[in-house]
Amino acid sequence: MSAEPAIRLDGVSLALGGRPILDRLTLDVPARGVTALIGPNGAGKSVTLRVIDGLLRPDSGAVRVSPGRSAFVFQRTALVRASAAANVALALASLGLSRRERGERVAAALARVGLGHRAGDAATRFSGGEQQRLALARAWALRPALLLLDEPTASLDPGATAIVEDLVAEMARGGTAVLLVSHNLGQVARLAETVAVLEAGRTVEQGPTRTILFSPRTPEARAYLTGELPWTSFAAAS
Ligand SMILES: Nc1ncnc2c1ncn2[C@@H]1O[C@H](COP(=O)(O)OP(=O)(O)OP(=O)(O)O)[C@@H](O)[C@H]1O
Repeated sequence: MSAEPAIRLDGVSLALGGRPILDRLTLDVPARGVTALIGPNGAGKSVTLRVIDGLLRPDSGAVRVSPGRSAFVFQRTALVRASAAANVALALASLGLSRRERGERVAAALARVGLGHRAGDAATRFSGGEQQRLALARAWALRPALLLLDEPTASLDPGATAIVEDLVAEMARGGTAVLLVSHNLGQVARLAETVAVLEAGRTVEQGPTRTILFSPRTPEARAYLTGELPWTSFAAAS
C-alpha cells in the first residue's frame, strides 16, 4: 500500500472508569476501500471509533487521521426533532451549498435509502431501522473522505441491509475510506478488503479479508470466528 493510510493508531491506550479498555492498540486503515473491525463484545471496537473521531482522548499513543470530512454512523442514531429532510439538511449546513444544491442533495440522499416518500415525516418517530437508514443518508450526503460505521445494519431487515451495503460499497468505490464495525461476518466478507481483529483492546491480527476470515493465525481470532465464547471456559474452570 503506497498511499498514506486514512487512519493510523500507534500504541493507543485508554482507561475508562478505572479499567483499561484500549491497550497499546495499533491499527492502520488504508486510504481506499472498506476495512472491517471485528472482535468479541467489549473488545473496544466502539471505543476505538470514538477515539478516531476525537470524541474520546487516549491516555497515551498517537492518533493520526488524514485531513478531510468524516462522518460517523453510531449504533444508536442521534436525530433532531424535525423532519427527515431537515435532519439531512442540518448536517450539510456548513458545506456552503446553495439552497437549491442542498435541497437536491437531501432529496437524492433520502431517495438513495428508500426514504424519499418520508422526507416530511418526523425523524424521531421513525422505526429503528428507518432511523439507521436516515443516519446513513446523512453520512452519504456529506460526501465524506472517511466514514466510520458502528454496526450499521444491526437492526435492519434483509432488504434494508442490502440497501445499506450497496451504499457503503458505492461510497468506497467513490474514494471514501470506510471503517466498519460489524459482527455480521457475511457482510464483512461482502464489503471489506481488510480486516482487523480486536481482542481486549489490542489488534491481535490484521490482514486481507480472506486470510483473516478463512485462515486466521492467532488463537484469539480463531476463537472469535468459530464462535467460541470466552466465558464458557471461565465457567468450566470455576
Ligand atoms: N464511557 C465509558 N465508561 C466506562 N467504561 C466504558 C465506557 N465506554 C465503554 N466502556 C467499556 O469499554 C469496553 C469496550 O466497549 P466497546 O463499546 O468499545 O466494545 P465493543 O467492542 O464495541 O463491543 P460490542 O461488540 O458489544 O459492541 C466495555 O467493557 C465497556 O463497558
